[in-house]
Amino acid sequence: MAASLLRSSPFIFTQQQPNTRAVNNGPKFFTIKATISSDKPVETTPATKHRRPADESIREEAHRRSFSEHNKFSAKYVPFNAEPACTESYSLDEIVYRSRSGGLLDVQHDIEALKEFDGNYWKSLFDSRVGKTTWPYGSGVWSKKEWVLPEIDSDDIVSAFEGNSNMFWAERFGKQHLGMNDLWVKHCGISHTGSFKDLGMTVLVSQVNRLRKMNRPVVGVGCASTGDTSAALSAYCASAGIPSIVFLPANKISMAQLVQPIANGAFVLSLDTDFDGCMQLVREVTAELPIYLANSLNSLRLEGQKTAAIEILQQFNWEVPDWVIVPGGNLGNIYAFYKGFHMCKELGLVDRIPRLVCAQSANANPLYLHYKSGWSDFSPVKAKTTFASAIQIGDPVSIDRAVYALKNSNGIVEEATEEELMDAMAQADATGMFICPHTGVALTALVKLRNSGVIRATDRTVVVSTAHGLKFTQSKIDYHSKAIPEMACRLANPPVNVKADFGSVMDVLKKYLLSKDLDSKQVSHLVAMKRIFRYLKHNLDIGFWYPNVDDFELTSYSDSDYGGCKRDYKPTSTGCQFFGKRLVTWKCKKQMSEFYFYL
Ligand SMILES: N[C@@H](CCOP(=O)(O)O)C(=O)O
Repeated sequence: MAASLLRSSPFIFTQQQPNTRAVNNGPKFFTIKATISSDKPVETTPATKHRRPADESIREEAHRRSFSEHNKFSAKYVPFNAEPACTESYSLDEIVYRSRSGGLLDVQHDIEALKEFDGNYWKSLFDSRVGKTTWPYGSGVWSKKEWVLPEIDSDDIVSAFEGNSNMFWAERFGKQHLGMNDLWVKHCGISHTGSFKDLGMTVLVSQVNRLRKMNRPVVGVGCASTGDTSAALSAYCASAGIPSIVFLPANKISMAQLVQPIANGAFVLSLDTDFDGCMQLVREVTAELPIYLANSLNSLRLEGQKTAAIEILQQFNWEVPDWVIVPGGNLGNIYAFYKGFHMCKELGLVDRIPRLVCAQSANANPLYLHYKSGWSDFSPVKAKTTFASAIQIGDPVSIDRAVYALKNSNGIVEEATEEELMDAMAQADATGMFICPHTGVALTALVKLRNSGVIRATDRTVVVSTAHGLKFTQSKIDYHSKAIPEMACRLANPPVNVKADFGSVMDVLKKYLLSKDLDSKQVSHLVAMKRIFRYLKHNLDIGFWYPNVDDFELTSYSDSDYGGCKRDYKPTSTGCQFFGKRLVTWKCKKQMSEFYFYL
């Protein structure tokens, strides 16, 4: 249908080859340029602005274009970190989460095919797609489609144009608290469902969409979650009309996170266990039922999440930061960052990768303990309650991936106590952020590494903020109302109850302003001056009344009466001024100096 519309359209579509290509025999990436054919009348209505036939959606347009795209890139599942001689592999269209030996899988791209294009080609291609609405490249994830899921038809993609997240310069936090001038926060929480999980979920749900179109046995998609994964899964599934089932630990996730899958129509199971218990159950269930597993045990997710690392490089104009700090729970994300950076190095976009830091809550710190033991035998822990609830995980499924990422990036693991992470969150919020507690964990790691001199004042450092602070308001309320047992909450900023009258409000405000680092004279002079103005404003009826007259003559009289005072013979000088016929000022003063003269 689209083709016949195209024939009847007044537009002629031409392919534009990018001039950045390194070789001539690679895939064709082109933009569609619309021109008006000369044998049709030129329309002047806004309809002529369409770059595609008016009744064609951007998805249909992408579908039509993909027929003419010759795609030579591919990817497959292989056992994670396998020996080079290993030949085990699976098509991405297979439903498989584990290798034959029960180990993790990884998505392996045909690097040789990607290498046919040089680093500059990829940089230009990725840069050219940022901030557009072209399906699906307007997404920060799908703008790197060739490196993510190269073989998926754009028509099968389920996307909310996720990614392209803000990375901002944390100027005040950096300068004031750390003496740093190059501190950045990559805010992955400014996203469709408020966390970085959207990056991986668009990939996983798109692949499920494809599998269902291929009539593969996938009735629904399921995950265990501490909140963010379930929110992302349910949103993307709802968008594609795919049933989602989420396994949540009862009373262990925030209200905002719980309401997300509920609102998106997921089948929500609230289970009387912790995340690790939910994870165990969902693995057993997905082995039995035609429910596709959406946790990051499924390596497809990491293909999307790795694009955040590529984006960081892109946002620094392809300069490599010194450090990237990532909070860690189930530990897929630290590997995703490693993989994104590593691919950029391998394909010639950059010449090195940053050092990675994984930050854990001290109440759920199996990776930290493993790191501290010199990577000796790993033991899961029983995760204790933490304000960083999204990373309250004791038996992370991606432990091997995380260790690999840290070892290969000269990485470090740090931990944060409850008090440290909550203070860091409050401190960051007080500099204008509104971060989640997990970002508080990452900032604590930064503070510790900065204090020990490992991270230097001038090191370019990126802290990854994983979720939006608005999902975690209860933790902030508890902190600022000093309602946390055994925590000083030293940066609490509770609201001040004050009587609703002017005097009471003024009193508390004066106290507040004087407590600030302002010059106290400045405050008291300002208050005195304001009081005078207020007096004048409220007493306009007191004083002299001067009617409006035409006579604007100013006349001044003065007189000196030498020794005029009968009692002390002091000279007295007087004077008065008239404005028109009205007296405006007068003066009468005994002169001390002349008094001495007459002695
Ligand atoms: N923090 C996660 C826990 C699950 O991790 P995943 O990497 O398997 O999705 C969440 O938000 O649920």
